[in-house]
Amino acid sequence: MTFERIAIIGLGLLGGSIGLAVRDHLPGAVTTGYDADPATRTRAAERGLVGTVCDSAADAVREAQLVILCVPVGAMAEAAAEIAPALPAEALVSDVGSSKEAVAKALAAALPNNAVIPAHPVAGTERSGPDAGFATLFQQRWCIVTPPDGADPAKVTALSAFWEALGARVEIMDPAHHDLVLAVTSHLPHLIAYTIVGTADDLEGVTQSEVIKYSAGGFRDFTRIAASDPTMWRDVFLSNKDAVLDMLQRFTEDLTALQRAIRVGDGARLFDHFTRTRAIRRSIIEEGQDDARPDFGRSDHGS
Ligand SMILES: NC(=O)c1ccc[n+]([C@@H]2O[C@H](COP(=O)([O-])OP(=O)(O)OC[C@H]3O[C@@H](n4cnc5c(N)ncnc54)[C@H](O)[C@@H]3O)[C@@H](O)[C@H]2O)c1
Ligand SMILES: O=C(O)C(=O)C[C@]1(C(=O)O)C=C[C@@H](O)C=C1
Repeated sequence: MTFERIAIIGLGLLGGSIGLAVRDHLPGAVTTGYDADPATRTRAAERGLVGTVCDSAADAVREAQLVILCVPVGAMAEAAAEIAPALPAEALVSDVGSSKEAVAKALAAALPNNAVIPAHPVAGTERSGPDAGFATLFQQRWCIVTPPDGADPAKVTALSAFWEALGARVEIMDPAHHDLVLAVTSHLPHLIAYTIVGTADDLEGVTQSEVIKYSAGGFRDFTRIAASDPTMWRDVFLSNKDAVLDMLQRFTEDLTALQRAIRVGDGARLFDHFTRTRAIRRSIIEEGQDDARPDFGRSDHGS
């Protein structure tokens, strides 16, 4: 089973990148798309993110074999409800949301007559909007597919093959496990970045703008993450609340242990900890998950 007619709902970073990657890697496929924001629809048409930008979500999915919802996780239910009346019975619906359990429930409830197989390409940048997408976003990145119990294996295989065609490596995972893993690898790091940049900003009055002036290296890396889309991340934290709170609790305990090591002058503990974390960075690079994206920090990729 291959998909020849693909509809993309939400034409920002993820939707735009999928459209461009399909154009490059699946040239026979016909793509349609829709975005709730009229200015985004105009820009998506100018950039050719999909073959046809439609005036409604219903028009975009009317002939689709695969529909991918690329909207913030808090808007998934609304987007699904909009496409429901026009969706062909045999169409497979998927998404790219950063949390999976809540999204899977919302999509299954809104689309009881269609096969729904949620997925999450673990690939992105801090940029958003129709200028942010680029065709190579998924190269060598993981895409985690989270089929519900009883999902048709042929459809799981077809969706996996779709992501592999776009350059991704596919892993099948239970949605609750996905949410726990991503809470520590993606969601908590964003919360920490949002916090530290806010803390530094609060200090600006005290430090007479020196925080921004001298912000090289470590702080600068945090500001990239903390520039990520506010709507997207609000929705991620609200939808993956339990796993994020669990990981935050563990993080706080570990931070307190390091705080104590500093207070009591336990250099051995600090050195051992930093040695362990340095090895993790090396294994990420060996695994091929370093920043392999071309110039993704450049200013010409979206807002
Ligand atoms: N940004 C990342 O790094 C990243 C990575 C992987 C997955 N994701 C997930 O991908 C999804 C999209 O994120 P993005 O980064 O592309 O965001 P984005 O802001 O670039 O694009 C989202 C688009 O959805 C549109 N939209 C909102 N509600 C809609 C609706 N009801 N119908 C149609 N369009 C609607 C918005 O106008 C916007 O253009 C989110 O669920 C996010 O969690 C993001
Ligand atoms: O590289 C970045 O800027 C990202 O934030 C990408 C990132 C991540 O945390 O790894 C962000 C959210 C996603 O759901 C997947 C990928």
